[in-house]
Amino acid sequence: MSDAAVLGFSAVSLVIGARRLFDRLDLCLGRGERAAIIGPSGTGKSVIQRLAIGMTPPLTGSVALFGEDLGALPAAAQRRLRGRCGMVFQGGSLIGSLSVEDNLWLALDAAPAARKRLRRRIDRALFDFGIEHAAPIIAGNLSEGERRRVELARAFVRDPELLILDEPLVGLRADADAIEAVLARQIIARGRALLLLTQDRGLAHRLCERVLLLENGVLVQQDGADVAPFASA
Ligand SMILES: Nc1ncnc2c1ncn2[C@@H]1O[C@H](COP(=O)(O)OP(=O)(O)OP(=O)(O)O)[C@@H](O)[C@H]1O
Repeated sequence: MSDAAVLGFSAVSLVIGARRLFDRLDLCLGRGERAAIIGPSGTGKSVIQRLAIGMTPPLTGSVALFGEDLGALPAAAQRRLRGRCGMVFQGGSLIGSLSVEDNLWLALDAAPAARKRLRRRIDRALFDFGIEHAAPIIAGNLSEGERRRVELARAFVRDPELLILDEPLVGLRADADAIEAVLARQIIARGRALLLLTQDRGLAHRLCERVLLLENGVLVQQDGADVAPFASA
């Protein structure tokens, strides 16, 4: 992996149950680069997100985040590197019993003395995704679309260098175009790196410079003009 890479998979293999999900997978994402991994349901896109942040270790091969081999790091150091990433998980990961604001405070992991200074970041992130009114709402009571906006706001609240977004627009329906525009502003215009995991080829081509198809456990570079739906989807 080059020194400037924010994320690198090197010959990553993984077996889940009886199935070999990946076989010697290589992936390198440089600082400020945007790549999408597309593929039909069940091909392993969400598992790639978990590998990228050390939540699932590879069977063989290695994953480096910000140049550091995750497999060689203790849990606390892995957490510190994860803190430099903004993430949206497909199934959602807000704590339903906490308010929206408290969910964002958790993501900031701020010392009490820093709270006054960081308060603006929370307001700003919620504002960017058009959800500023939701700060006091208990996350478990949000609508599906509101929850997705809050998850996106949380992904950006730490000013991340790398975004790893799994189906970020699912659940947004009519608001998807507006939120996509916010993502473009927050990621492309700000020069942040992005790993996008999605079945949505159109979104992948609009947001990313590189689109890779995950097929039979390997990544295949896609032609930029190809926006046809998956034959098997
Ligand atoms: N913890 C697990 N235990 C058993 N099987 C798992 C586990 N995690 C993932 N899988 C399996 O690995 C495969 C890939 O799952 P994954 O969620 O990564 O697919 P995906 O490409 O993200 O699909 P989708 O587009 O539908 O979200 C699936 O067959 C899934 O059932």
